[in-house]
Amino acid sequence: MRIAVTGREGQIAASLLEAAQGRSDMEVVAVGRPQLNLARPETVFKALEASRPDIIVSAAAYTAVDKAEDEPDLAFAVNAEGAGAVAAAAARLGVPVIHLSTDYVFDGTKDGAYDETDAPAPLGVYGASKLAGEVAVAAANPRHLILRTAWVYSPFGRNFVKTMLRLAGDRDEIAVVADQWGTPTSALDIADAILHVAAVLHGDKDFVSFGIYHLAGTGETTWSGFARHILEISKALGGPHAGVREIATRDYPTKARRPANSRLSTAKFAVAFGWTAPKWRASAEIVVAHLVGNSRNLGRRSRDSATDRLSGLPRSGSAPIKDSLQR
Ligand SMILES: NC(=O)C1=CN([C@@H]2O[C@H](COP(=O)(O)OP(=O)(O)OC[C@H]3O[C@@H](n4cnc5c(N)ncnc54)[C@H](OP(=O)(O)O)[C@@H]3O)[C@@H](O)[C@H]2O)C=CC1
Ligand SMILES: Cc1cn([C@H]2C[C@H](O)[C@@H](COP(=O)(O)OP(=O)(O)O[C@H]3O[C@@H](C)C(=O)[C@@H](O)[C@H]3O)O2)c(=O)[nH]c1=O
Repeated sequence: MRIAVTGREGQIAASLLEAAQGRSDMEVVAVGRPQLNLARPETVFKALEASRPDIIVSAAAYTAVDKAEDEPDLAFAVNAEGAGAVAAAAARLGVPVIHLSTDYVFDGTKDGAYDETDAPAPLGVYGASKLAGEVAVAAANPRHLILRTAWVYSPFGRNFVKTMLRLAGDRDEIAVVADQWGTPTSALDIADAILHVAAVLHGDKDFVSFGIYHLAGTGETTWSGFARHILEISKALGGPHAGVREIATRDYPTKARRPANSRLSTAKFAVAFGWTAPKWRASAEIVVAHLVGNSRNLGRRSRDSATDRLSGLPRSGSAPIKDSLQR
């Protein structure tokens, strides 16, 4: 089976490429700029057709949450029209599309984890553009899975884990908001889940359970709880360390508002596909262990191949740190 994923250097695309390494039953082809530019929908079909996919994973997106407030037209062009063009291309090629969306479609006012029946009400441009993308994808291709995920981190691209490790190299204490709750999710786990789902779709031509699903790490925390865990693991491994000072959202002003609660219930996904993510703490250990071993690369995008960057890295399944380092 051949899977085409949009976005070449993105966290999920890079993690999918890595996850498919060594699998004889799956080939992942990453399709990125300049051939595929979501801001120019006319590029999309040709770029995807060339990879002759059995399934398309729509992972490329405009993900700069604060910057989106200043560039709403571009954010909507990429995340709504661009996403719709990817789903339409999949429909034209006769294949299903697996589209990634976000917890930021919710406003955070729910008392509890969000499930797929909860009404979205985004607080910012990024969330609104991703919600518009969900609508465009569903309209363009009935054979769609929209996977809403959250707080994604990995050895690749830019993410909160890398930011915390970089800041810990410069200061003794990092102030981090303690009143926003969510579910950190490793892109390595998302890649495993996507390959699992792709196999289900490919093996069952009569699959009918298309629609929206929540897919996130198991458990919950705040951004400050996440930061503390990252830095404790790093310290235990001899990497950068700093204290974490809990602050309120009002003490960390940002251009875009973020939900105070964007915890995602993953029960629907677990029942439909028989797959549950590892606990977020265990998955974070794997990624931090890898990054601390490569701390010279923190904060910039490495151009190495995904395989090189992950060689020796234990896969999801939550090996304890000591075991991780011994492998
Ligand atoms: N990161 C997170 O915390 C979360 C992400 N998501 C969703 O998951 C998906 C993947 O996220 P993630 O892997 O973290 O994203 P990244 O920010 O790591 O990567 C985004 C990718 O999109 C590409 N891209 C951006 N604009 C365009 C464009 N106009 N045309 C073509 N490609 C473009 C980028 O390409 P280039 O390298 O050329 O810039 C990059 O490869 C996205 O849909 C995102 O909304 C959902 C929840 C949380
Ligand atoms: C860097 C930093 C952030 N924060 C706060 C700001 C914010 O409320 C929270 C997270 O900050 P970031 O800007 O790194 O993360 P953010 O860009 O909000 O992350 C989001 O990205 C998009 C793509 C998604 O889809 C979401 O699921 C989510 O992962 O932590 C601190 O309190 N202290 C700090 O030093």
